[in-house]
Amino acid sequence: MAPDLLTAENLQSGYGRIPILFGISLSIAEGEFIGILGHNGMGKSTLLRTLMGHIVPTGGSIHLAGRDVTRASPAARSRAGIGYVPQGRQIFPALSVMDNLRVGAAHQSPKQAKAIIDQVIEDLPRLKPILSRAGGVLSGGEQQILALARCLCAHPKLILLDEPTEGIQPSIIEEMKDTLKALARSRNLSILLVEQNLEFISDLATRVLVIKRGQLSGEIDPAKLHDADLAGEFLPA
Ligand SMILES: Nc1ncnc2c1ncn2[C@@H]1O[C@H](COP(=O)(O)OP(=O)(O)OP(=O)(O)O)[C@@H](O)[C@H]1O
Repeated sequence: MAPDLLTAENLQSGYGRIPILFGISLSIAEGEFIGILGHNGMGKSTLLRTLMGHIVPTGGSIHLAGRDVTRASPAARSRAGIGYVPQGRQIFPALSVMDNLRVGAAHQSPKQAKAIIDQVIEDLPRLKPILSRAGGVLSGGEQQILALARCLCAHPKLILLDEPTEGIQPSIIEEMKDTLKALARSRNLSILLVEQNLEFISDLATRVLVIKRGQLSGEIDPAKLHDADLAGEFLPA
């Protein structure tokens, strides 16, 4: 069994005085692909934002490869190996695809950055013909691939992926599934995927955790998500 890469213990966080996460404990092993399911507003994005450091936890702890990063800034977590692809992608619309990638690789030396970007473009060949195009004119699917690529440019060990299929056409969803599988294998990435597309999560994740009102309420066999009755429980209301 691979060692744990990230461990969260009794994690609590929220917005201002409003608590949203009420004590989440989970661990992700090296190379493990975990899915998080839950209805709208249950705290899935808040969990990812807290793990990335965009929200400071009010309680609990986060360790990455044994190192306490509970209070570390997002930039420090990125350097330590956590990558984040937020919901809605948030690429830089006025920058070219290439410049978006350069921003992702900003904390590498110029030589390292070039090598990393070249490798990312090789792994995500759809980007090759559009490198000089502005991020803002890309299709939703292309933007999602760019957001993933930009995250890879920081050379993460763990990727936090928030609803990557939202608003994306089916052919690109299939492509993204294959790309994520291949990347996870070739780079031994750990991935924490928040998703409402049950087929997507079922095909990728080896473990699926359910979040309910800011707490993990159980675990579900990914294969069972193809079962319409069981799956119906987790579809958006
Ligand atoms: N910036 C914010 N300020 C205040 N409350 C927020 C903020 N962002 C989210 N919330 C609230 O926190 C709760 C959890 O939201 P979160 O986005 O984590 O849910 P989610 O499970 O990811 O849902 P969705 O699938 O709709 O994205 C919701 O009640 C939401 O209204």
